[in-house]
Formats: sequence, structure tokens, C-alpha cells
Amino acid sequence: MGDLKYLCGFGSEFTSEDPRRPGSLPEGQNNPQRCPYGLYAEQVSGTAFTAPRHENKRSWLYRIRPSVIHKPFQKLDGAKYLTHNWDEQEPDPNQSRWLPFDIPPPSQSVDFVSGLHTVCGAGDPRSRHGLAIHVYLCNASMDKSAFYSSDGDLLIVPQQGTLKITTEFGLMEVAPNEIAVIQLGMRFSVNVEGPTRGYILEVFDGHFKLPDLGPIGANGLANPRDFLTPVARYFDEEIPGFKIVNKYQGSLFVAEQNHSPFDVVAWHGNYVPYKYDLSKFMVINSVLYDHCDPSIFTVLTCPSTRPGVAIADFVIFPPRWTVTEHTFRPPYYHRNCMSEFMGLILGAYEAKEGGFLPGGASLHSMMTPHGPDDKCFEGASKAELVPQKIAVNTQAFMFESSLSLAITKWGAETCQKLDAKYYECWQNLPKLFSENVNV
Ligand SMILES: O=C(O)Cc1cc(O)ccc1O
Ligand SMILES: [Fe+2]
Repeated sequence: MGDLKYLCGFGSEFTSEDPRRPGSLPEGQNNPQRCPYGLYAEQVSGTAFTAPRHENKRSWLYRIRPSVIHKPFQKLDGAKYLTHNWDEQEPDPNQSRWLPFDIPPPSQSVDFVSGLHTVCGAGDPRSRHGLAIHVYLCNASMDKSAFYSSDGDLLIVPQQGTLKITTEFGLMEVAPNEIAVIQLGMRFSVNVEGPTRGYILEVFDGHFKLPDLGPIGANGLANPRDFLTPVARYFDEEIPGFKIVNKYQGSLFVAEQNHSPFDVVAWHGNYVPYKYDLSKFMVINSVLYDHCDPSIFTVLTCPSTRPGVAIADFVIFPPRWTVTEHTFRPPYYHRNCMSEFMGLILGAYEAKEGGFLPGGASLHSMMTPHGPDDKCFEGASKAELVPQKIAVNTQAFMFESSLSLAITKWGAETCQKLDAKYYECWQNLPKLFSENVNV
């Protein structure tokens, strides 16, 4: 894909025209009687037509053929372990930790879509409420096929292998330590090189936003200009049997057509795919004492209708200085009324240096106690509190949700990665209680 160009900004109104077709974006109106170059106009709506203006999202695509030229959708037995059946297993409130999920061996060719495996989730896209957490485990590029979800927005977190993503809006390259968001209905195709693994948060309720900053002020955390959207790039290709794969109400469907869906010559609007480099995050933290709640590390949030309560937050634990005085610096022990699914992109996580590995995951369910393991507790209780740069060359993240998540059969059994001994990491925490106030 070479050096790709992007438009920068979050939630902006963009315009983009493939430079090979100057003047392809109609001027002054959306629906000319005849579009330039004989293109078709197509609107993609990301919110109800009547959504308030500050929330309203839509884009206009000027394309060689309208998307409606396709054969009927048929059920596809593609990704065997993609599911929204949250009742496959008995509920399990235990702390769960998965060793790195296996990427298929080279002898088995698996692309991004057939490599989708659902780990946990809640809710239902039919009532537009809930989420699914998937991992993708693949080693082959999608061939003559494109994918879109009619269920939710996809926040994609590559852990191993760069994703070369062709979208209707243009091309994006997304490497580990970057994320991509591909919103409801947007079609895309993923090329990979070699073994590839990552996590996906799919939210059924609405779109991701930047969190409010409150007293932080006008700048900080993920800054809007660091979000990158592709520029228009079209492929005028007749491709017999091109497959459009649709995730619809939790099942996969496929429709064939005889041309590339990536035939958008120009577009404008504010409903777009985007990517973000996590190393650009402007980290805010405590600079005197005590441990802040991890909400200070929120990159993106999908809000619920309850003020301050997210369907899901995407939170990172980036490299940062820790400088606090007379403070137990790692995460505190806690029980949370939110579910915490964590993954590790690279390095080691401060609260658990062993066992939680890149490409693995953990789930601490609603109100299930958790916190630093015994080694971390001991080390941090005795550490000399000098300024220290932590999480260097590390990136852990959390999908934190107000929903109570159920683990799928694949997550609980089939993947065979669940670590039954996880609870042991807390069992040797000593009783330190003493008659003396100063320990
Ligand atoms: O459980 C975790 O490791 C995530 C987490 C980190 C933190 O710094 C504070 C609270 C929290 O849930
Ligand atoms: Fe936690």
C-alpha cells in the first residue's frame, strides 16, 4: 500500500476525491441529476435522519455502481465461533485469564472473517443494545470478498501483524499499537502478511466518541487531530463472484456481485472509518499521591443513555512516569460494578508481570474482586518511591463495560486457553495485620 495519505480529525466533516478523477465530488449539492463521470450517489447513514445535529452522522459516496447491485444474501457458514449466543455456558463469576489465543498454523489458510472468534458479550443487536468481544486469529488475506457488520461498530486492536484495510472510503494500514474503528455498515477487506492476531470490541448501541475532558480542559488524552481517516481511492474492477459478507443479527450472510465494492471515486461526510496511534495518547496522571481511576486513560467511549455510564470504554495503560509519594502505586484492589476485559498488545502489565501475556486476555466480571498479584503487592509495598517510567515498551488495554458479560463456549472451553490456576496468584497474599500502627 506504500505511503498512504490520511485526513486528520475526529468527527469532522471531510471531503475526499480520488486525484485520478478531479471534479468527481459534486459541488454545492448531494444529488445532481447526473453526477460527474457518470457516478452514482449513495448516502450511508450512521444515525437516524433526525438525530440531533451534533450527533448526526452520514456520508455521501459517489461510486461506479450503487451497492444495491448484488445477488440475494444467503446464510454463510463462515466463522464457526462467531456468536451472540450468551447462553451456551452456565454463568461464571470467576476471574478469568486466557493464555495467548492460537493463530492457525500455515497449513490452514484462515482469513480475517473466518478467523473471528467471540470470547464474551451481552445484549442483542436486534434491540441495539449490547456488545461482543471477539478475537481474530488469521494468516491469509481476504480474497475477492468484503465484510461489514449490520450489528455494531468495530473497534479493532491489532496485537500481531499489520492489517492492510481496504475500505469504501480508501485504504488504511493499521499496525500493532494502533487501532481502527470501522463503523456500522462500512464495507472493508483485510490483507495480512503471516500470523495475525488481535481483539475486536463490537458495540451495538451507538458510535464511539472522545470522552469529555471536564477540568482537564480543552486538550489531552486522545487529541482529535491524531485520528486519521483514509482518502478516496477507487478500484474499477469487474470481479465475477465477489463476495459481500454481512454480519447480521449475529449470523453471517454472503451476497455475490460481479464488481469490486471499493469503487467510490469521491465522498464527503462525517461518517467515516478511522485509525489512531496509541503512542500519541497524551497521558494525564496523579503527580503527588494516590492512584487515579483508569478512566483517565480512556481513548474512546461508547456512551449509554445514563450520564457517565459507558456501554464500553476503550482504555489503555501506556508508558508513563509514576511519581507519587507515600502511595501504593499499582492498581488498587477493587470490586467494580463494571465488567473489565483486558488484553495485552505488547510487553507486561504492571499488576501481573507473569501469566498475562501478549495475545492473551483477562475478564474480571461485575463485582468480582481483583487487583495486583502477590509479587506485585510485595514489590510495590517496599519500593523506593523515586520517579519511575513504567510500562515502557508495553501496551495493555481494557474494554470496560456497564454490561454483565457472558463467556462463550469457545472462550470457556473450545479455545483451551483458559488458565484454571489464575486464582492462585492472589492466594499467597499474606496477612500483614499487626498490633503496631506503623508496619
Ligand atoms: O484491574 C485492572 O488491572 C484495571 C485497573 C487499573 C487501574 O489502574 C485501576 C483500576 C482498574 O480496574
Ligand atoms: Fe480492574
